[in-house]
Amino acid sequence: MKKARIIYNPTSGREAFKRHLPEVLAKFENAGYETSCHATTCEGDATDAAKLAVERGFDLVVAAGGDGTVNEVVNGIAGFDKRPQLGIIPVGTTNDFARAIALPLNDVLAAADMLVNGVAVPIDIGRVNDGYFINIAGGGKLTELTYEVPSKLKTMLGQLAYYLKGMEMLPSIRPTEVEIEYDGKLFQGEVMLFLCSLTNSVGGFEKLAPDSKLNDGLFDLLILKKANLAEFVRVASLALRGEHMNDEHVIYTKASRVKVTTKDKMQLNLDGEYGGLLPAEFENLYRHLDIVMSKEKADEMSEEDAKEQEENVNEGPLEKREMQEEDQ
Ligand SMILES: Nc1ncnc2c1ncn2[C@@H]1O[C@H](COP(=O)(O)OP(=O)(O)OP(=O)(O)O)[C@@H](O)[C@H]1O
Repeated sequence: MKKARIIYNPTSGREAFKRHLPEVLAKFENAGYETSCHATTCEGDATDAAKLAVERGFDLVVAAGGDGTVNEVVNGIAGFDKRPQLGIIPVGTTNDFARAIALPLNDVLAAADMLVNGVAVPIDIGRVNDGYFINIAGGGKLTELTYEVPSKLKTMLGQLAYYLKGMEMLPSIRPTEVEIEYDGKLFQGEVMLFLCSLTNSVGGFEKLAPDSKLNDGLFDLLILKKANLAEFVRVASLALRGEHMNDEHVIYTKASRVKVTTKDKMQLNLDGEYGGLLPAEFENLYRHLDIVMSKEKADEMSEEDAKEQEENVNEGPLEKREMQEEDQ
């Protein structure tokens, strides 16, 4: 019999998961899983619980929570050679990664149904220093807002809590001098922020890294160069519409390895949580984790793959992009 371990954060989002736990367990049992669960008690607990689940031979580990909980569970699983499948029940505030794979948001029972009827698809994750991320890694003052918003405020206000904090931080955002090496190229200069994205869903924006693919072995690297407040607000409003890529303040490209160093202190953000200080080296781990998603989403991804392979019979996506850049 297959075994599933549900690791849930009782404090995530609007704290709705617990109420549905008996029905979720019943759905997994009915689908043929011997199922047990673990409620996290503090930061880092989901990582320990996920490691234990791998050691005990669970076939499926389900992270029920927000992006922070998903990140912790990924960190528990990713280092093993034989990894269980990962399922997600998104009940956080932003649920960036869940959006990227089109999971039902804040609907616990719909997400559980999807998991028991879904298929596992291998996707890329990122490794940085001694940790992992599944959605985004970044640095720059503005990226700090994702973990500066207190959990209670998120429970009360949801996504609005981030917008309020963002507006409060805006005037204090300063550029930082960095060196960013990416696949043999070098950027040196002052930046407002940089992002290494694995999906097109970043901080609730769906058009920030629109070319991002879940399984191409490449990060979408976005660098926002030094800008004053007015320029910054202008680029942010372009980004809402996905029209920021050609702005003079923006570098948007693909890379499988990115190394960032800085003389000043710069914090690292991994999937919305504090991830230590720079320097950091990001490596894309090609199709490293099997994630359960709906059959429709899995089919959509294989159709995209087939289309891309057809388009790139002679050249990889990266070379093609470089040629397009040279043409411009
Ligand atoms: N019992 C607990 N009490 C307090 N904090 C916890 C507990 N269990 C886990 N945590 C911490 O809460 C952090 C945030 O949780 P999570 O990301 O699941 O929800 P969220 O912050 O509401 O959603 P989002 O990340 O989508 O904004 C986790 O990274 C984890 O370290």
